[in-house]
Amino acid sequence: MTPDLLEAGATRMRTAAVKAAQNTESGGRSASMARIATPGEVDVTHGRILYLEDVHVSFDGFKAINGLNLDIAPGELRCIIGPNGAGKTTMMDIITGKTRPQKGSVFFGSTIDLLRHNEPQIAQLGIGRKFQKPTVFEQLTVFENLELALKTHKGVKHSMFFKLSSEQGDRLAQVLHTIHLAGSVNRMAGELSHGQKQWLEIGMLLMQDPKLLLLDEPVAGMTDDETARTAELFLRLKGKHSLMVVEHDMSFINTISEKVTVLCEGSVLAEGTLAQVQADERVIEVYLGR
Ligand SMILES: Nc1ncnc2c1ncn2[C@@H]1O[C@H](COP(=O)(O)OP(=O)(O)OP(=O)(O)O)[C@@H](O)[C@H]1O
Repeated sequence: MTPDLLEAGATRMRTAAVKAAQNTESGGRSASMARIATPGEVDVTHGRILYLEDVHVSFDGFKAINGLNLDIAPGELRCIIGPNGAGKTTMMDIITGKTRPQKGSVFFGSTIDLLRHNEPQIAQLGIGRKFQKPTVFEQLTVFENLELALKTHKGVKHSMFFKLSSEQGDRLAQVLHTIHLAGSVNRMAGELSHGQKQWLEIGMLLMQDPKLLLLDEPVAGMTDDETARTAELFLRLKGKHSLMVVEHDMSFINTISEKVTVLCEGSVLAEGTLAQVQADERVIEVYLGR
């Protein structure tokens, strides 16, 4: 193939990736990272960015979430642990509007009732979700992936002629530095390691400046070095953003956590520091002792 044809092919792939990102409807992984607009202020005067009260979800009579109460403070980094089937994913599905509870309250700040919003609206309100598997656009560069995260909510025509403002350019540079990819800005995402792809996807969320980030098993499959750098990243993000991290890797949790919530059978079994919950007899019995 001639260089001209190669270039034409690459351009077509990039255009297709832009369109794919724009066409992704609610429920898709890319949708959850792509739909955060500039949100209005979230009222955190009561000291909570997220508040779940007496939430119930049943699937064909099976109680996956059973009287769940949980709240997260602004800027907090909360770790969620629990055995398989405890309801961790279902809880994130409820917060992001993917699953509707049969009963209960779910508030973002004190005034935004999340049960009255759908998935894209919740993303636009400032809640970003990162699923376990990285879902970056492999045929695009690191830079293009981050740029795409800014423009996917605009029309196709707009995005073809999209130009970063200087403020957006500064944000992109800052995010590149935060996610340890400043030296890889022109590399194709497909060439990155698994850990770097995870950081890039987190960067795509950060481009939209979410207030609350939900992260599902972010260090699964990472090397020890990548895991350590991810811990540093999360510790840097907390305060500016609120983070909810579902993870099974206890040594990672030990590095990043202040408060840990243990879910079991759809409700909170214990809450406290990792040392406190690890010493709790009920936790040892249902989870850590297994
Ligand atoms: N759509 C569904 N239909 C029927 N049952 C479901 C559905 N989604 C989840 N469940 C069940 O609800 C329970 C909670 O599942 P969930 O995936 O939330 O647990 P989890 O804590 O995320 O588990 P894991 O650590 O294995 O990912 C499980 O028993 C699961 O089989």
